[in-house]
Amino acid sequence: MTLVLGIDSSTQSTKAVLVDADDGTVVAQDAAPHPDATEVDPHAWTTALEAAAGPLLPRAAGVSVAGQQHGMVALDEHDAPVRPALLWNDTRSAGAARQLVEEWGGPQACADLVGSVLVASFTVTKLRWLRDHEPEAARRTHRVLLPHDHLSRHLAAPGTAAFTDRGDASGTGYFSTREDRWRPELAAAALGREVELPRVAGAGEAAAETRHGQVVGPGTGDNMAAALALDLQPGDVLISVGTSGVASARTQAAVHDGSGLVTGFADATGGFLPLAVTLNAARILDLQARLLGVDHDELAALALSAPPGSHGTTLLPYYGGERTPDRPHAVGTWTGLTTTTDRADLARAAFEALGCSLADTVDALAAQLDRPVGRVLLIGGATRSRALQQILPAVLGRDLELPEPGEYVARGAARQAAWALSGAATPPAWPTTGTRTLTAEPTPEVREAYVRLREQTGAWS
Ligand SMILES: Nc1ncnc2c1ncn2[C@@H]1O[C@H](COP(=O)(O)OP(=O)(O)O)[C@@H](O)[C@H]1O
Ligand SMILES: O=C(CO)[C@@H](O)[C@H](O)COP(=O)(O)O
Repeated sequence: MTLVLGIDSSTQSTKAVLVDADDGTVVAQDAAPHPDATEVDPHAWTTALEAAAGPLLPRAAGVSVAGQQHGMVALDEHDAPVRPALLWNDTRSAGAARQLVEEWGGPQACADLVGSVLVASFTVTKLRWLRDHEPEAARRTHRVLLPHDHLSRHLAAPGTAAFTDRGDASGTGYFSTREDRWRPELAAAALGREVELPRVAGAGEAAAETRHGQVVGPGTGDNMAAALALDLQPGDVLISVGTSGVASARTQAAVHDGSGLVTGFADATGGFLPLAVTLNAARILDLQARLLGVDHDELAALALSAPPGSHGTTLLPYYGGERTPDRPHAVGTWTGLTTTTDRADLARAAFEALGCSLADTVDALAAQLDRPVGRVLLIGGATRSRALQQILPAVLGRDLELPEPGEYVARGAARQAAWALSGAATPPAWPTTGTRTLTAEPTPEVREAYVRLREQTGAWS
C-alpha cells in the first residue's frame, strides 16, 4: 500500500492524516496545538508540525501542506524571521489596506488587479504596516512566504528553493489571478523594498523532495485543500466553521468582486475558489461556553432548550473586529436582554448569531456565482456541535450536507500529495465520503432580527 501524508497547519492547530494514496482511506492521524494569538513565531508551527506529522512522515511516499491563508512570514537574508508572523485575523493593518486600495485606484480597480478588494487579512497590507511601524524589520526583510510555503520548505531537503501554489498565492494581494503570475512590484511598493517571492509550482507538480527522497507537493491554502478533498462540483457551496467562517465555491472563471464581500482566489486545480470569510466563527461558541462556565456539550444542550429567537436576544458577533462586513474595529453587540433572559437564551443566541453571520457569507457568495446554489456542505471543528447541526439549517433556511467526521483540509493536502506522486494530469479519483442531511424548520425571524441589529450598528454598508 502506498501512503501519503496530508498536513493542515490552520489557525488553532496542526493536523496530520496518513492515507492510502489509491483510495484516501485514513490509516493514522494526529494533531498538535498552536499558540492562541494573531502573531505567531513560525517556529511554533514547525514544532507543531514535527509533533503531529513527524512520526507519520517516514511511512509516506509523498507529503503536502495546506495552511491558514495570508499570514506574513517575513524572513531576513539568512531565512530567519524578522518578527513573528502576522496572521489573517490580525486587524492592525486595516489602515494600510484602505491606503493601498486608494493607491491602486479604488475597490473595483483593486479587484481587477489582484482578484480581491484588500482588507487587513491580505499579506500585502501587512507588508505596508511593517514599512510604516517597524521600518528596521522592513529593511531586513529579504523574502516573504506564506505559512504553508514556510512549512513545505521545512519538509524539503536542505537547499531547496522556496515554492508555493497559485491558490495560496492568490491571497497575498500581489498575485494577479487574471495573468496567473506574481506582481512583485506591488509587494515592493507596499514594503518599500524588493523582496524574493517563492516559485509558483504547478497544480499536482512534484515540487520538491524531502531529504529522504519523498515527494513534496506544492501545498496550498486551507480552503483550497478542503475544496480538493470534497471534490466540490459547480453549484456546490462549502461552509467551513473553524476559526474563520467561510463560504466557498469552485468556478471556472475568476471573480473580481468590487464590493469586496467576495475574494477572487484561485483553487488548487487550475480553476478558481471565490470565498466570503468572517473573522469570528467557532470562537463565538468558545467564548459563550467560557462566559457561561460550561463545556461545548453543555452549551449545545442549553442552546437547544431555548426556543428559536432566544426570547428576543440577539448578538452581533464581531468580537475580534470583522472582515465580512469590513469592520476591523467592531466589537460584539448584544440586544434584547430583559429581566427574564436566561442562560439558555444566551447560549442559543450565540449559535443563531454564528448562523446569521454565515448566512451573510453564503448570500454574498451566491451573488457572484453564475448558477443557483445547489448542495451546501458543512465542515470545520464547530460542526461537532449538535446544536450547530440543528440551528444552522434553521437559520439558513435550507438543508445542509454534513460529510462524515474528518479532517478535510488535511485530506485535501493528502490528495494533492497523491496527485504529485502519480504524475497524472488530474488528482486521483478517491471515492467521495458519505454525507448526512441536516434539516430543520426555517426560522426567518431570527435572521430578520439580526439584519436589523446589523443595520442599526451600521455594519453592512
Ligand atoms: N463540540 C464542539 N462544539 C463547538 N465548537 C467546537 C466543538 N469541537 C471543537 N470546536 C471548536 O472548533 C474550533 C477548531 O476548529 P478547526 O476547524 O480545527 O479550526 P482551525 O482550522 O481554524 O484551526 C475550536 O474553536 C474548537 O473549540
Ligand atoms: O483568511 C482566511 C481565508 O481567506 C481563513 O479562512 C484562513 O485561511 C484561516 O482558516 P481557518 O484557520 O479558520 O481554517
